[in-house]
Amino acid sequence: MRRAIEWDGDAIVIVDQTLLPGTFATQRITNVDELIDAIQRLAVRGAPALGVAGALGVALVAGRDDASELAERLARARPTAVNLRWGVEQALKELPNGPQQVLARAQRLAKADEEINKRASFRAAEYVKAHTTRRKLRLHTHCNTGWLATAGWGTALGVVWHLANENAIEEVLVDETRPLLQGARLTAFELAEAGVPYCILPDSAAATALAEGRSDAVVVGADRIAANGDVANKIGTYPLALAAKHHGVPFLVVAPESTIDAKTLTGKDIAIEERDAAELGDLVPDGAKAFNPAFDVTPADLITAIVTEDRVWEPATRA
Ligand SMILES: CSC[C@H]1O[C@H](OP(=O)(O)O)[C@H](O)[C@@H]1O
Repeated sequence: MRRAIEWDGDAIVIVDQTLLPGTFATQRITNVDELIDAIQRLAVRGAPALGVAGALGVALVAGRDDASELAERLARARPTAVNLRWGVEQALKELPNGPQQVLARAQRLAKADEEINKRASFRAAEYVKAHTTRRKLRLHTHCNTGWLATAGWGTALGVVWHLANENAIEEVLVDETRPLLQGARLTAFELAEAGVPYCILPDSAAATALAEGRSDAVVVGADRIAANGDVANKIGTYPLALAAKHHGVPFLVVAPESTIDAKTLTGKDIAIEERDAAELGDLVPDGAKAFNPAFDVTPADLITAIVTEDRVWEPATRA
């Protein structure tokens, strides 16, 4: 199985990402409580993959009288990524037409996601080439935005796949992405499998890498993009954008159009998920107070381009 999430007969099957890179294992999910648990444990994660999880989760319960209530609980499982609620709502539209139509809608959404990611990342790869000078590039990534975070291919990491296919990648700089290490565990896993050269760095070394000219461009994903171009993404994205701006390095956000939330006017309106102190590591004293937001907001004026399957949006220069 090479998809983070898919439907199999009467269940959702996910790759349990909490076990990677050491163990590659799948989990069959047959009810909403199991799905919510998997989402909140980040066994299944990544904005586009959460959209598919939301839609397939509705398919699990479509025949029940309490389907709408269960769908609402699912939509609330993680608040920041707009895609989760969007996926639930897309599937709910088919509820009056019966469970088979709900499932068909969810599967169309999953299939479309991979194609959307390929188009968006191709557009972003072309943009990177047009705004850098070296023939073989060093791309800087944060968190995980590959096939593990989507229903296929990937968003920001999809840029790496396109450029690697053109032999245009020298190296990928992989921020470890504390505290859950989606970079060191998942992005490194994907790059190693694909045979793409990479270098892992602590998030705290990212600004120095940019200062030393080690990165030709930064490419990241998004969990919610506000109407003004402010972007919520994995914690650590904002300081990376500040350093990229200071050192004149292009900073690209690659995401499907469904991640743009016109109803959220600015980044200040985006709910940021707070997570437990326990995630900060075993050395943290019991009962320690912690500030552990799962996401931060990068203001639009720090973003060179937001690239989707349909367009290039340069929020720092034009609406
Ligand atoms: C392809 S966008 C993935 C996006 O989701 C990640 O968050 P999480 O690992 O908590 O689901 C991160 O923000 C990525 O940029």
